[in-house]
Amino acid sequence: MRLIVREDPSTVGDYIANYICRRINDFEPTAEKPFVLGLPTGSSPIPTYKALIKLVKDGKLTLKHVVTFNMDEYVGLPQDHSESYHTFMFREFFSHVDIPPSQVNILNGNAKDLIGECNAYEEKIKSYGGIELFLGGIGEDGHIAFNEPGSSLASRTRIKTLAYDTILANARFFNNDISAVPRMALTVGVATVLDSREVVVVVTGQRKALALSKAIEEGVNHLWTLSALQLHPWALIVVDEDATAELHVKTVKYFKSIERVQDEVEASQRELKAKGKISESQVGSME
Ligand SMILES: O=P(O)(O)OC[C@H]1O[C@](O)(CO)[C@@H](O)[C@@H]1O
Repeated sequence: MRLIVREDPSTVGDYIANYICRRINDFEPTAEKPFVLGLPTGSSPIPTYKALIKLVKDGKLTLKHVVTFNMDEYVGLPQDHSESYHTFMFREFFSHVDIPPSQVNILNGNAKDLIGECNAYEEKIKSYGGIELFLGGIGEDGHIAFNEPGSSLASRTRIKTLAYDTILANARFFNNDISAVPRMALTVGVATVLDSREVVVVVTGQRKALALSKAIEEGVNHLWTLSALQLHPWALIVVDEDATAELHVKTVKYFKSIERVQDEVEASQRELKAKGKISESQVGSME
């Protein structure tokens, strides 16, 4: 696992957007071989979406051959409700980039057969050969997607009852009216996320600091489902300074030193590549 620390949410967003941009461009997606990207909602990924939109507008990135799968959706909230994750994703991202809407996948929380909807979602992900990169967000209780405390770390896409903490946290999107927050959601499972070839998680703000420390400084634990990332071979968590508030100083120093060393290695790899001694795929191929 790598932990990258940036100053604030905006520089975190820039870092992740550039990272995703590089991954997609290196992948060279085509209609036959699209790049499959998992995406979250919430306020944390908004700076990343803004930076990705700019990269597309500046001609540095195209999403024409990208297929997306969102992490979750509320159950029973009309799709055109201002706080549905369908509305959020088109408002904050999809409407501003060149992805064909037919390549966007979001769980239908109003499906007649919710279990069938979840199973079909897993099958669709499989039909694309799995997810290349899953970008995730977390809740204050350390949940990834809507995998609330106590979720099985082997879970797949399913119906989930939201924890009271999450209902309280999300009430801010429903005029602080707790009774308006849906009680259930459809969500990809922890195992669905872990199956992706790469996972990138955005964690910003002091209110996520405890969850971050539980997830990376303690053992794998179903009460802090983000901690399952410790089992993933290619995981990256990008955080701002505020989110590090509960980490040990030596943890932060350690990960910062890893980044420094990696930068040095990458710089020398780029030099070797410029001299034709190694290929592009060998540049930056380090955990
Ligand atoms: O980034 P925010 O606004 O704290 O929201 C995070 C929330 O969004 C989600 O990503 C919802 O999918 C959850 O993981 C979490 O509840």
